[in-house]
Amino acid sequence: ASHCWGYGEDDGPSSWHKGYPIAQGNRQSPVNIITAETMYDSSLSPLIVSYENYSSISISNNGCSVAVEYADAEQGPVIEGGPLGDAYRLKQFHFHWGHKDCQGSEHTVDGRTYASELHLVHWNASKYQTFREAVAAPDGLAVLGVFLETGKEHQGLTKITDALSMVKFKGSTADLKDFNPKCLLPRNLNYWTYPGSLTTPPLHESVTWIVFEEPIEVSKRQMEQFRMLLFSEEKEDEKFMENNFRPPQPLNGRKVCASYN
Ligand SMILES: NS(=O)(=O)c1ccc(NC(=S)OCCc2ccsc2)cc1
Ligand SMILES: [Zn+2]
Repeated sequence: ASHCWGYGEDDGPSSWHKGYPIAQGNRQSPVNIITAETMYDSSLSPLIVSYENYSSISISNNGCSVAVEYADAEQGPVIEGGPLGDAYRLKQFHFHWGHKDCQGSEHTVDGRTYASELHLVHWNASKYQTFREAVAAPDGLAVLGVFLETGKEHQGLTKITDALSMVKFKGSTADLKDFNPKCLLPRNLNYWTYPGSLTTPPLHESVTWIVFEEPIEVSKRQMEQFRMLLFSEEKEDEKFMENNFRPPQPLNGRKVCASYN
């Protein structure tokens, strides 16, 4: 059935189009960012990240990634400015990673892959009533992409990586209060932006992508902790959660704009 998709041989990205024809659409994500072909857009105002009023709720293993959910509050954490016409509210963040540190990101930069990619998913609460409504609208979502590369341990991330053992199995959830997502952003907020899609089914072409140029550093041990998660449920035979990334898709004439010269 179309609802069961994954990252394996038979249900992976190359077969998603069978259940989700939009997989072959003309604004799909991720993409390879060819830096020489990006366009500096001086009209891009600085990105405004207002994450002060955050209230994280839980961390969960949804069978394709591990996600931290935020309360859907009026005055919740939002981003605005940059390429965005409205304020977009943080709903959740999650990660994509590889079997080893040399691959795992979804976006690539001049063909370079990173160990992992963090996605902070926001929805246009100025224009839509619910996330479900926004998720299918062309200006419904804005996702911040942050590359992770291995180096020194990331202090802020330890609260997440130390909680991963509590959500080992698909369908498991654990409390995760007061996690401030701001600590996961790189120091330098230079970014690339382009119109794209969700990188997993339902692959809706509803995302304004904002991908930071500067990666954050995490330790090899922290990456190993992601790799002990399972795609499988408690009763099923163990399938380690890794390589949960979609490869780059055709740009189809889209321009990737740079916030910096
Ligand atoms: N990897 S990604 O950031 O492009 C990304 C973000 C969100 C989602 N999907 C979400 S949060 O869906 C929640 C459930 C839902 C609701 C309406 S359609 C799916 C998929 C991929
Ligand atoms: Zn993602």
